[in-house]
Parts: sequence; structure tokens; C-alpha cells
Amino acid sequence: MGGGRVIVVGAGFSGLACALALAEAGAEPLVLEARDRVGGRTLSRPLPGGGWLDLGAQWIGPTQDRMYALVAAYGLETFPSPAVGAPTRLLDGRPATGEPAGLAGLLDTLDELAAGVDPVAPWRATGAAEWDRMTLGGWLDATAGDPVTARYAGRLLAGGLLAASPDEVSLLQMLFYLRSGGGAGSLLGMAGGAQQDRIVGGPAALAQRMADALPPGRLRLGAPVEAIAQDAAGVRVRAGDEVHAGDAVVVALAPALAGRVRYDPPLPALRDGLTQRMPMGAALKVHARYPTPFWRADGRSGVATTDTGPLTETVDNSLPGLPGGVLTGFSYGAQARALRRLPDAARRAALCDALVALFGPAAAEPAELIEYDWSADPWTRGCFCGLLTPGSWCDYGPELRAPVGRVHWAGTETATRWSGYLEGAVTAGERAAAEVLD
Ligand SMILES: Cc1cc2nc3c(=O)[nH]c(=O)nc-3n(C[C@H](O)[C@H](O)[C@H](O)COP(=O)(O)OP(=O)(O)OC[C@H]3O[C@@H](n4cnc5c(N)ncnc54)[C@H](O)[C@@H]3O)c2cc1C
Repeated sequence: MGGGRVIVVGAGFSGLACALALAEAGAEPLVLEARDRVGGRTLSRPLPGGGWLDLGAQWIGPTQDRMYALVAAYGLETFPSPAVGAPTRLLDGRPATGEPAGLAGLLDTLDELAAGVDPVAPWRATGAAEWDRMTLGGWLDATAGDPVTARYAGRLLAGGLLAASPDEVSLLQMLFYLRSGGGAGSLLGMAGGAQQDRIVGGPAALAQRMADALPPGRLRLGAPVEAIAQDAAGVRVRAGDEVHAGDAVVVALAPALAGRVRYDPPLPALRDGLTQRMPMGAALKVHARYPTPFWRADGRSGVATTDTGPLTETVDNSLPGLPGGVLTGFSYGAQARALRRLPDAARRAALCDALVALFGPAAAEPAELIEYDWSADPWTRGCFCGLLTPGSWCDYGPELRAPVGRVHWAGTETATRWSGYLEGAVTAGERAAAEVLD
């Protein structure tokens, strides 16, 4: 395609990586972004005494090679997640020293099953049809041996990895995700795993630098794409009052949002069906800011997990060298939705109660509780990512990346490695660029 003009919809990590790869190859990308900022599911908020909070994505870890390369290329640095102190665990409402006895065996079994799933075509796995119609929750109930282990594993896996409840996702969706992210140890781990490092300034700072590196005039903010038309001559992409013509378009959006754009001619039935069957997950990420990281004085790491209550897990998000302490809690799926239904004051009280259950009375009154509702944001509508509903991987999976004429698909959901993550967003954007250039 050489000097062809390519419209890229969305300036998240996927759209930005795609546009940079296109520009590098001599094509003319034009990125249309709905919001007045780049970065999509990443967002930083400055803290009063210096530093920042990552309201969206925050971690990168080993084997996320493109992300580490981008951090270095754009002159940013990483720092490790804190690794001192003991984790806190509540099982069945009581403090526990270790994880449920059966958990390690369950994770091994899942990894063994995931080894038989090709992340490029999960629907081809032997057993795919059976795994796709079975929910992760059903499989855990039948396999875990006891209800506490099943509940704990369900919250950790469906919640911590997919931001869903165990009954919302199929076993095949879970196996795909495990395989795509290098296995349970890689996905769940802090040091040596996906939560190993953070980026100084947050991933949002990296997104801004990537945007700044685009050739001048190649990014339009405040340009929500409403319609995409294609014919033998090319594509026409409408954003507000403007229509942009090009040779091809890369839609770098989660399928749920890509399905809200109008296409002419209309999308083939199976592709549209995919967008109807890939809702976004539901996570509530809340930062509790304290005058000090008080939990460290008790030898606690701030990392907590529990099988009961609205929060599934917490981490210590205090910044090195800066005063104050930050505990960040996560609630997922049904628990996150239940919290969202509460009036603000009641939700905040429930969140503080959950922190007290884990860390004692010192957690009762944070200086500030900071949340961002990604599900209410019209340009994200949920997180961490889109998830195919039970039964849909086998029926609709092949449509995930298949171009429709001049329309190509990017976004982290289309990645085969680290799908759902920043790394997957970047590699998917670069894959789509290569596809268009081909
Ligand atoms: C709370 C939270 C925590 C997370 N934690 C991590 C983590 O620690 N590590 C990690 O790797 N990943 C994490 N993730 C996931 C990660 O953020 C995503 O995988 C990644 O950012 C997806 O990038 P993307 O470019 O595919 O999509 P997006 O970031 O969603 O980008 C899509 C862009 O398209 C724009 N857009 C939408 N509709 C239109 C339209 N019609 N026209 C024009 N533009 C449009 C949006 O505004 C957005 O900028 C987290 C996500 C959240 C929300």
C-alpha cells in the first residue's frame, strides 16, 4: 500500500501503535479519537503531594516485550511493584495463612487444559465445543472439591483476570486467556508476572508520547466516528461533520464499541453477531489514599485476597519516595455491579468496610477514595476488556480478526498474546498495520 491513506479509529494503545507502524512504513495514517485525550483505557490522575494514580491500566510484566520496548524508546522508566511484607488473606471470613489447599492443583489443571488451546484459533481445540458451553463457575463447582476453593478460585480467575463473575464466562474463554498470557503463574504473579512493574508517570504518559511521535496533523481528538462506508474506490469515515476518505480503515476499538458504528454496506451477519456477543467486563478499581502506608508497620504487604465481600483483592500502590500510602482495591462482575447500584455514600461506606475487614480499623477513614467508572464512560463501557459469552467462541471466534473488505480490526481483544492487556493492544495494532500494508 506504500503511500496509501489509512483511517485509524481510536487512539488507545492499539490505534496509536497501528498508526505509528503505518507512518513508519510510509503510509498516511489519520487517527480519529472520540475523546479529547489519547490513551483509551489508561488514565492518570495527579496526586496533591506529587506522583499520580493510574485509574485504568497500570502494570506490565515479563514477556510483554513490545511494552518494555516502547517504554524505553519513548524515554520512560519502569519501577517494580512493592515486594515487602506478607499478604493478607480472608477465607470464609477468617484470616488464613495460605491459599485454599486445592488451589495450586486447580491452576495446574487449567494450565494443562490451556496448553491444548491455540490462542489463534481456540475453537479448534479438542474439547472446545464442550468447554465453550460450560461456564468457568460450573467447572470450578464440579472440580474444586470444596465451595471455599471454588469461590476463591472463581473470584481470582474470572474476577482478577477477566473482571467478570465465574458464571458469565466459559471455560474456553478462561483457557484462551490463560494461554494467551503465558499461564496462571504469569498472569496472577506480581514479581515475575503481569503485575511486576509500573511505568513512571503511568501508561497514560506513554500513550501521550506515542501520540506526540505521530507526524503532524495525523491525529484528530474529539472526533467520534459514527459511520464507515466502503466501496471499490475506498473508504469514507464520518466523524461529526467531517468525512475522511482513505484506502482502508483500521477499527481499533473493543468489539462492543465497534458494533455501535454504522457500516455501509452493513457488516456481514457473523461479524455483527460477534459484536453482539462480546460484552465488556465489569471492574471497579478504587484507590484509598492514607497519610502513611500503615499496613507496612504490621509487616503486611498490602496485597490481600478474599473469597467474601465486595472487594476481591487489594495491592499497595504507594509510590516510592513520596509521602502517603495508597491501597488499591478491585471489585469484579456481580460484586462490582452491586456496588455501582448503591448511592455514592453507601458505596463508599461499603468499600471502607471491606478495607477494614482486610486491614483493620486504620483503614476506616482514608483521606480520599478515588474511583473512575469505566462502565459509565461512553467510549469504554466496561473493562478490562470484551469477553465472548459462553458458546460464542466456537460460533463467532473466527470473525474476531477477519477483515471485512477494506475494514480491518485491531484492539486488545483481537490479540493472540496478552489479549486484554496493553501488550495485546500494541501487538494487535501492529498486526493490523501489517495486514493493511500487505
Ligand atoms: C481499570 C483497568 C485496569 C487495567 N489494568 C491493566 C493492567 O494493569 N495492565 C494491562 O496491560 N492492561 C490493563 N487493563 C487493560 C488495558 O487498559 C487495555 O487492554 C488496553 O488499554 C486496550 O487498548 P485498546 O487500544 O485496545 O483499546 P482502548 O484503550 O479502549 O482504545 C480505544 C479508543 O477508541 C476510542 N473510541 C471509542 N469509540 C470511538 C469511536 N466511535 N470513534 C473514535 N474513537 C472511539 C476510545 O476513546 C479509546 O481511546 C486495564 C484496564 C482497566 C480499565
